[in-house]
Amino acid sequence: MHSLPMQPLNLKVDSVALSFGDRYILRDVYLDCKQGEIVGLLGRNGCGKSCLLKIIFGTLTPQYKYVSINDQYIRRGFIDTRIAYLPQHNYLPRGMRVDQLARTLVAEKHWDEFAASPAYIMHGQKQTDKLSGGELRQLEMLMILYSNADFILLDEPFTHVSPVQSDVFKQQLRKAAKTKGIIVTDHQYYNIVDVSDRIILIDNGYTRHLSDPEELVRYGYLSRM
Ligand SMILES: Nc1ncnc2c1ncn2[C@@H]1O[C@H](COP(=O)(O)OP(=O)(O)OP(=O)(O)O)[C@@H](O)[C@H]1O
Repeated sequence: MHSLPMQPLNLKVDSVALSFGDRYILRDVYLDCKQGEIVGLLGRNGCGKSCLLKIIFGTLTPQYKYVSINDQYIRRGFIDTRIAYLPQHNYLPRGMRVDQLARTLVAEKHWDEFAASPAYIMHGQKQTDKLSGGELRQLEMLMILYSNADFILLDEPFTHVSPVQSDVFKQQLRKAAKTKGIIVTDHQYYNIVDVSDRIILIDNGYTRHLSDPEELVRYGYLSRM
């Protein structure tokens, strides 16, 4: 991948408020992510992690949000493919060949690197419904990482993935973060703590910007480290 520009782009997400009916999910959420860093997002089941990623991407409209890149307001992140998003559940259509899908998702400038990845070499000629959950997840994540977007949102990329494969994932994430900003969430908190430069916890609708992973215990996300 290419090198980071002199002035890294900065994605800012501010004042997010989301409720469904009279139930508040997110009350006052603030986070930012610069090109070149990985921000880990943690929180209990149902605290609003997936909703927040969809709001940043632009497919979920909350009561209020302010999303910008270098202080330029972004109404919907998916427009102009500035932001790419790996949803929690598999997104590649069934019954199509991996290489055909990859040609539409992977940026031309990243193609050679993507095509050299062991997962693509092994499975590129196969149909998506002939792959295991973990094989599919890895290819889905690589296609998002090697897209044109400057910012990447990943919702549970480690699900279905074995420990050794997760280590490969983390190397791929770090490599992609040389040119992109990445926000990643997963319940495998140890992988998130390991791969991230910073951790943000969603707690009762608010974002807690942690200075030390030990604070996950203080906020009751973990019973112990
Ligand atoms: N369209 C919707 N209508 C009503 N409630 C919703 C809707 N979408 C999500 N919710 C609720 O909002 C809350 C936050 O959902 P979200 O999927 O963001 O949680 P999460 O933190 O990603 O959870 P998990 O870790 O279990 O995946 C949940 O309680 C969910 O039931």
